[in-house]
Parts: sequence; structure tokens; C-alpha cells
Amino acid sequence: MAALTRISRPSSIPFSNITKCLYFSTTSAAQPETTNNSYLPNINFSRKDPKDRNVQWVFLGVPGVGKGTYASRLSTLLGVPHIATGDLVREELASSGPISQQLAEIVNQGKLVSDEIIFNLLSKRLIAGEAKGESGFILDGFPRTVKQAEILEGVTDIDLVVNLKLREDVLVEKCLGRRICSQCGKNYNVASINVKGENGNPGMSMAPLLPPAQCMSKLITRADDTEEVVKERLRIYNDKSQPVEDFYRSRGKLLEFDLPGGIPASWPRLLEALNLDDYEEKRSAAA
Ligand SMILES: Nc1ncnc2c1ncn2[C@@H]1O[C@H](COP(=O)(O)OP(=O)(O)O)[C@@H](O)[C@H]1O
Repeated sequence: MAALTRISRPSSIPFSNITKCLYFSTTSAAQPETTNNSYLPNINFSRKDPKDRNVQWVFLGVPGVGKGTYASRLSTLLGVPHIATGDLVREELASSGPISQQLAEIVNQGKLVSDEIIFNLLSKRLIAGEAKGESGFILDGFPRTVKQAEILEGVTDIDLVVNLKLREDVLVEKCLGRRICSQCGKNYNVASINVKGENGNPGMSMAPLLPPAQCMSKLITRADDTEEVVKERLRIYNDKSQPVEDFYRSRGKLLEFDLPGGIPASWPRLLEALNLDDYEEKRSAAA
């Protein structure tokens, strides 16, 4: 695991005004093969000193690795919003707005939505958060291309990028086990992973992440979590998103984290890697 020289600790100083974004009209929902800057949004984030704001982190990792689970736990711990662009896309789909039909076709094929639409959805989400006094963020599922990372870098500072990794043989199984509660919208996983150790490699077991009893009968599977689409999403990740890891590695911001197993094994190790292992205790002592 690569050691990071400085991990930005959460600040108690709230900040507002994190973003001011202008909207732009959408032309095509699919990510064009070649990109140019002509359609890019005009985004004015205010670039604040890290001590005057809360953490601005990014979670990277292949579909199914558990970005959502760990990003959401950390956001609760640090008191920052967890913003998942996949959730924003699904909300837009569910709203049956003008672009939802176009979006459904792209997402259900496992393809990427255009930068234009993603920035539009993200801008709206950040503005709504700002109005509620939100401070900092943990981004999940964004940036997904080097172009998105460059645009983000042009408008605000990212303190740390956590790259979650999990052995490939369990990824598809985990994706196929994902479920969402159609009522409360929370994510669960019914897959029970038990891989035996082989050729000197350790085994791995991951218990299912089951919902409370009231959600059990309301679980639904994402339309893009079929085996074929999951494999296409993994292929697109390797093609388009792996270069994003290099982008942040070259800036000394990437923290590689190999998940050793399920949540009970991984969560304490992740907190340790982030220098947050005593944070929960200190926070409750200060409360
Ligand atoms: N940053 C992004 N850029 C382009 N498309 C995105 C982005 N984030 C989400 N999407 C779209 O939403 C879908 C679901 O995203 P997500 O829930 O993050 O899936 P994953 O399981 O791959 O992490 C993606 O397959 C893609 O079509």
C-alpha cells in the first residue's frame, strides 16, 4: 500500500460557497468518442484554503468494489456529503425528465454518459448542497475519465484520492449481488463470497450486506447489473478510468487500498490507512 506523505485531516471549520455553477444546454447524452472543450460547462468553484473548508476527497475503483459503501461510511464519520454520480444519474432516470430515455439506453448498455450531462447533474447537486450549508465532499464515481479529472482540477482542489482494489474474481459476483431498496434507496448486497486460498494466495470471505427486515421484500436489482453489462462496465473502467488513477498518482494524491475482505475486516484497516483510526473516539469524546 503506497504511503501518502500528507493526508488532509478533516477540519472542524465549515465552509460555504463551495461552488457557483452556470448551466448549459445538453445536446447529446452519450460520451462522444473524441472530446473537445467547446461544450464544457462554465463552473466557478471557489478554491479555498484546506484549513477553511472540510475534506474534498475522491473514491476510485472498479464497479462493485465497494466505493459506495466505504465512501458513505466515511462521509458520515467526517460530516461531509457523499456524492455518487451514479446515484445522480439514477435519480434523473427515475424523474422521467427530458433526457431520461436517452440516459436509460446509455446506462443500460454499461456506457458512460457525456461529460456535459454529468457536470450538469453534479453542478445541480453541489448548488443544492451549498444552499443547505454543506461543507466538503466525498465524490464516488467521478471523475471517471481523464477529461473529467482535468476539468475538476481546473475548478477546485482535491486533497486525496482513495483507490479501492479488490481481486477480480469476486468483482462480478459482488456486482450481481447488488440490490437497492426501492423504498429507502439504500444499497445492499446479497452475495456471499467465499473464495478458497490457492497457490499461496489467501482466501477471502465477504458476508452479504443484508437490509433490515422492512426493506427485504422491496429489494430490486439495477438494470445495469446483468452479467453482460457488468463485464462491459469493467471493460470501460479499464479503458477510460484506469488512466484517472495515473492522473492522480502522478500528482502524489493517490492512496492505494487493497480491500482485505468484507466490511468488518476492511473498515478498521481503511481508517488506519487514512490516519482516522482514532478519529471516531476523539469525536465522540469531544461531543
Ligand atoms: N462520472 C461519470 N461519467 C460518465 N458516466 C457516469 C459517471 N458516473 C456515473 N455514470 C453513469 O452511471 C452509471 C452507473 O454509475 P455507478 O453507479 O457509479 O456504477 P458503478 O457500479 O460502475 O460504480 C455508469 O455506468 C454510467 O453510465
